[in-house]
Amino acid sequence: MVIFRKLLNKFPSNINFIRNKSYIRIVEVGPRDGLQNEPINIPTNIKIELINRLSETGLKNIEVTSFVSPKWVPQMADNEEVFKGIVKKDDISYPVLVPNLIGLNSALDAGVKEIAVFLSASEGFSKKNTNCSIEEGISRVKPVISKALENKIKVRGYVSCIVGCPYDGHIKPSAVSKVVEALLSLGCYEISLGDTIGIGTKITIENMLYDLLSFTTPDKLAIHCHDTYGQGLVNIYTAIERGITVVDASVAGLGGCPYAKGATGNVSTEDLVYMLHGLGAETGVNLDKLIRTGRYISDFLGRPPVSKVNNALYSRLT
Ligand SMILES: CC(C)(COP(=O)([O-])OP(=O)([O-])OC[C@H]1O[C@@H](n2cnc3c(N)ncnc32)[C@H](O)[C@@H]1OP(=O)([O-])[O-])[C@@H](O)C(=O)NCCC(=O)NCCSC(=O)C[C@@](C)(O)CC(=O)[O-]
Repeated sequence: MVIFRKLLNKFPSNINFIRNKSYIRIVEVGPRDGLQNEPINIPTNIKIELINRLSETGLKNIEVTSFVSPKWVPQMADNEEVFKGIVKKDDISYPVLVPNLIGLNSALDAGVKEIAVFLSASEGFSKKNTNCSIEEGISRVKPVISKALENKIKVRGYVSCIVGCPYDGHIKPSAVSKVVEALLSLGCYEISLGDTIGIGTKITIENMLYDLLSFTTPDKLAIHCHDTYGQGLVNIYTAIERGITVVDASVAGLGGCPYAKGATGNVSTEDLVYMLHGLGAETGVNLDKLIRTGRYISDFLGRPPVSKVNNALYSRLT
């Protein structure tokens, strides 16, 4: 508690920023992070319909699929069909996840305009998720980022396991900083900080951000919280207090990572939008349309949305 107060004192809050009707940009990751772990094969037309519906909600960034090895993540094997099949709006970015040059070349052929590369702050997860060490991962994404930038493709970076890893346990802020610094220096325009197993708390997120914000600025960062321990919204709020204005979320709380056993989905986009609007922030998102979209995919999956807001408000819409 004492450490917490000390940290808060030296680390001023940015919460007035939200109250002044500021814009928080939401990156919807449901079609990729959300669906990649589903055990049943989801037909391509359902994925396309989900993305098309998300495009009508006011979201400006929708991560649609990943160009990873289908041997590793079979659910994303229809990446090209999904990307080519969706109705693209000019004012929406539709990034895809790319692990290596094979993935980048396929993404370029499909006409992708933005990619996301991904690394981990923990050795254990790096090995399980991408079959390489952190250093090897940095070397692997280096030519991917430079080739993408040469082709005028925007590159976002992810760092997984920002506070804890299912294999290595607690992760030091300095380990996160090292990978964030590497990705920024290679040319990523923004780094999404992934609490992959949702284990973070206000204090561990504060500590990690304190380290990061000693060498970078909040406009280079986004927060990506899985909600496994029910701490997602608190952790997002903490990041916003520290000036971060980009938040990842997953409609209906879909998801989990195939290489992080026990990890559940991201904070649901519906819960996030409800919190942000309640704080007076602007997101540009129509909550009713989002709730209906969350229902659409949940009905297909045959289970209720993992979203308190969706479950509370849906019956009032029908
Ligand atoms: C990185 C690799 C490829 C290394 O996997 P590897 O087995 O070491 O790679 P490889 O180069 O030996 O390739 C193996 C086979 O896959 C093929 N291959 C290789 N690459 C591709 C590609 N891009 N597209 C299509 N095929 C590909 C390649 O051609 C070869 O085929 P074969 O010769 O055996 O027939 C693999 O580990 C992989 O794909 N990992 C991705 C795992 C993944 O997608 N995890 C989930 C996303 S990360 C996440 O969810 C976290 C995040 C981002 O949301 C943030 C957070 O919450 O923390």
